[in-house]
Amino acid sequence: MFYRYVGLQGGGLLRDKELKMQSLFTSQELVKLNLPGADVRYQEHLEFGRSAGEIFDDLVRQISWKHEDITIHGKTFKQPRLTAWYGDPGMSYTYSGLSLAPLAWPALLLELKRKVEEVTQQTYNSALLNQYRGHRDSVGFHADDEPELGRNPTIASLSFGETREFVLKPKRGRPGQTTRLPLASGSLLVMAGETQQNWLHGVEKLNAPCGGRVNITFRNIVGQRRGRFAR
Ligand SMILES: O=C(O)CCC(=O)C(=O)O
Ligand SMILES: [Fe+2]
Repeated sequence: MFYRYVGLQGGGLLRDKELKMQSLFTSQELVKLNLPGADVRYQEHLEFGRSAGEIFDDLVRQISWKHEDITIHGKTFKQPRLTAWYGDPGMSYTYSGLSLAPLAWPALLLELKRKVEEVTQQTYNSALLNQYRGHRDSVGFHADDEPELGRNPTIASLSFGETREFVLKPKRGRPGQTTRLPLASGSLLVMAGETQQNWLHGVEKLNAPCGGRVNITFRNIVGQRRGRFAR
C-alpha cells in the first residue's frame, strides 16, 4: 500500500480554523497527517459502488441503534448519541460502565468492513457505531485505549451523512496543537501507532442545527479488560 506523507508549510498542519482553508483532502488515497506522536491518515472518498448518502440512509434504518446509559464517577447519564456494537462472537467491549455484547454482522456492515480491510490491509473483528442525530449530539474527548484493543491499535473510521469536525488534542502539549479535521461523507480516517497514547479525540456539540451523521469505527479486540474507563 502506498502512503503519501503531507506536511504543510509553516509547521502548522490543520490547526483550528486554518483547516477550512486547506484543500488538501481531495485525495483518493490515504494521506498521513503531520501530527507528532501520532499516525493518523485520511482519505476523503472511498468508492463503495453507491453513494455515501444511500449508505447513510441504510445505516440509520438497518442498524439496531440504542440510547445507552453510561456511568462516569458514579453518575448515570444518557449518552449524547445513539450507539451499536457489532462483531465476531465473543468480542465484548466495555467502557464507561457499559458492557456490550456484539450483534452479528449484517450484510451492510460486512460490505463496508471488506472495503475498509482492502484499503487498510488489515482485518477487524468488531465495530462501534455512533449516530449523531443532530448538532447537540457529540462524543467527549477520549482515547480509544481500552485494554481489550491492545497496545497501539489500528482503528478505521468511516463517516456518512453530515460532515462533522473530528478534533484531535494532544494529551500533553500546547492547546495550539489542537487539530480539526472535517470528516466528509464517505471518508475513511485511520488511527494507528501511538495515536491513542499521545492524543485525545472527540466530536463537539455545535450551536447551529445540522443533519445526522453515522460513524463506524472498525476495531480489533485482542485481549481481556482489566479496568474501568470513562468516555
Ligand atoms: O464519530 C467519530 O468520528 C468518532 C467516534 C469515536 O471516537 C469513537 O467511537 O470512539
Ligand atoms: Fe474514539
